[in-house]
Amino acid sequence: MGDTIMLENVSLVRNKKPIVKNINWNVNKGEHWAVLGLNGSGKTTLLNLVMGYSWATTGQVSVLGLSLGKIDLNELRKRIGWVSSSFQERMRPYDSAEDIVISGKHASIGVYESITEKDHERALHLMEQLGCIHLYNRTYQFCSQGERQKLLIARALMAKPELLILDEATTGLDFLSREGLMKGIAEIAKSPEAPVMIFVTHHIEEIMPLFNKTLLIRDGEIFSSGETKEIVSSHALSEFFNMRVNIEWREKRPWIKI
Ligand SMILES: Nc1ncnc2c1ncn2[C@@H]1O[C@H](COP(=O)(O)OP(=O)(O)OP(=O)(O)O)[C@@H](O)[C@H]1O
Repeated sequence: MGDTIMLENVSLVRNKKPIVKNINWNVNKGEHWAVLGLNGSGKTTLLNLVMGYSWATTGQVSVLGLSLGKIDLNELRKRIGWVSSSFQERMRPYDSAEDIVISGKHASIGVYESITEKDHERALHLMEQLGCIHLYNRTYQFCSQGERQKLLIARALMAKPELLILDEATTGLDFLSREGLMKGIAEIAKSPEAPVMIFVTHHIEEIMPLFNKTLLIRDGEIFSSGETKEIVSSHALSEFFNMRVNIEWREKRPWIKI
């Protein structure tokens, strides 16, 4: 039984077509998951089920010990941080980087509530961990995509979530920005108050050592899930992609060759 996420025989049907089928997935404290699948495989649908934005047609969903369908979703969502590259446009261009981060405390756009010295300290600490402290006086509109992504992650962490969902967080980043972002995420994972992380990606090489668990999803079904080292192998991924691929582990990260 997963104490952070528990999906039990979950299916979601739209227009008589199953979008995800028979999903059984347990996520526990102390784990960080990479979720890997091709376009249209059901990754976003899976996250929407976890956040309560979509309802399972059949099966049971529990998140952070709460059974969805019986609880106030707003209360649950306060305990979850969600970052998607599509959030970048939701922020106000004239806000400072620091205000963008601080606004995460109340999940607001802009800072309205009174902010304490502790909040400032926390925002700066998070920016430091994510390697973007140098931005603190900069206006959001003058931050690059990679920098904005770091700010949004710091923003999501401001409210001390127990679960952090990073949905294709590296989309649109060049390889250096992407590496910088991944380094920041690894830094966050080291902290004693790190939330459980779910990292959704299309890219094998983004499965950093911190992601000790991996879930492969294909055509709405879990193809396999478990210890990353076992799930991410040449043999398993060749079967997963229906194509012969070779996985090479370098610096504890998998690299794919076709
Ligand atoms: N509300 C809906 N009604 C009908 N079909 C849907 C609905 N939501 C998603 N789908 C379909 O379900 C499949 C899975 O979609 P989903 O967005 O979960 O995939 P994904 O793995 O996140 O894809 P991507 O990597 O491209 O973002 C797709 O074929 C999509 O078109």
